[in-house]
Amino acid sequence: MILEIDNVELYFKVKRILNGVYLKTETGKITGILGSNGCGKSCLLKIIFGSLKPKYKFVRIDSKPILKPLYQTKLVAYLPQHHFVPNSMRIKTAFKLFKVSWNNFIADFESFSIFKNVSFNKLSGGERRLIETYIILKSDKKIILLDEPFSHLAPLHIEKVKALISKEKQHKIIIITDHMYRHIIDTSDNIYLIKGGHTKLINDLTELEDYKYLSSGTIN
Ligand SMILES: Nc1ncnc2c1ncn2[C@@H]1O[C@H](COP(=O)(O)OP(=O)(O)OP(=O)(O)O)[C@@H](O)[C@H]1O
Repeated sequence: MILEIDNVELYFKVKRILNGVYLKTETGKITGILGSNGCGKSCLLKIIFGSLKPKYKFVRIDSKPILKPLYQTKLVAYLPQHHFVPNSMRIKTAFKLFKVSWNNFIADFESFSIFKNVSFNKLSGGERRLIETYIILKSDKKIILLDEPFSHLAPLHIEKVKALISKEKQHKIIIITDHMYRHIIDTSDNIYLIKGGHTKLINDLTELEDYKYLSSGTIN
């Protein structure tokens, strides 16, 4: 499956956030989106998901235009930047709802076995983020959108999530954004930088310095 998005124009009142966006990705690839605070990374993910309606956008799957919001096609799962599972929901209910195996989860994250019957508001921010990221990543959707999956996670959990992302990509399209740029660089097959409302495909990592996303000398 090939997913393309272009001709995106997003305004909030008269403030132009995105224009001249082009992004292309396919099954088996992880696409990283980088950019400074407020450049439009989260908005772009919401536009792809379909929950934010810009002035213009053009989404194609395998060259066919998709006119309805992508979330209505059942092809996509989206991890927003903020908690999305209701506080009162029990962990086991969320796994059931997303049709994700609790036993497989515990095999990877043994220390979480105590949480099966606990509700989400009893978890720490990092524990909650890990579970939310896991159920989105392992859901049976072909397109996975991850907004800041590494924030609040401990280093060992970040490494496990990176390994899971790399495993899941074999049969999924994964688009990911995070300020932990080294993890994005490690994990991604393609990287786009959003700058001045445009996406720029990064061919050489030193371009991240040239475009002033990173200070010079960071890459080498
Ligand atoms: N609902 C809204 N109303 C008005 N402006 C908004 C709204 N949502 C986002 N914006 C503005 O759009 C711009 C892009 O926001 P977005 O959340 O996509 O940034 P981001 O690149 O994800 O930033 P960060 O890395 O800080 O999370 C910001 O300037 C933000 O203030």
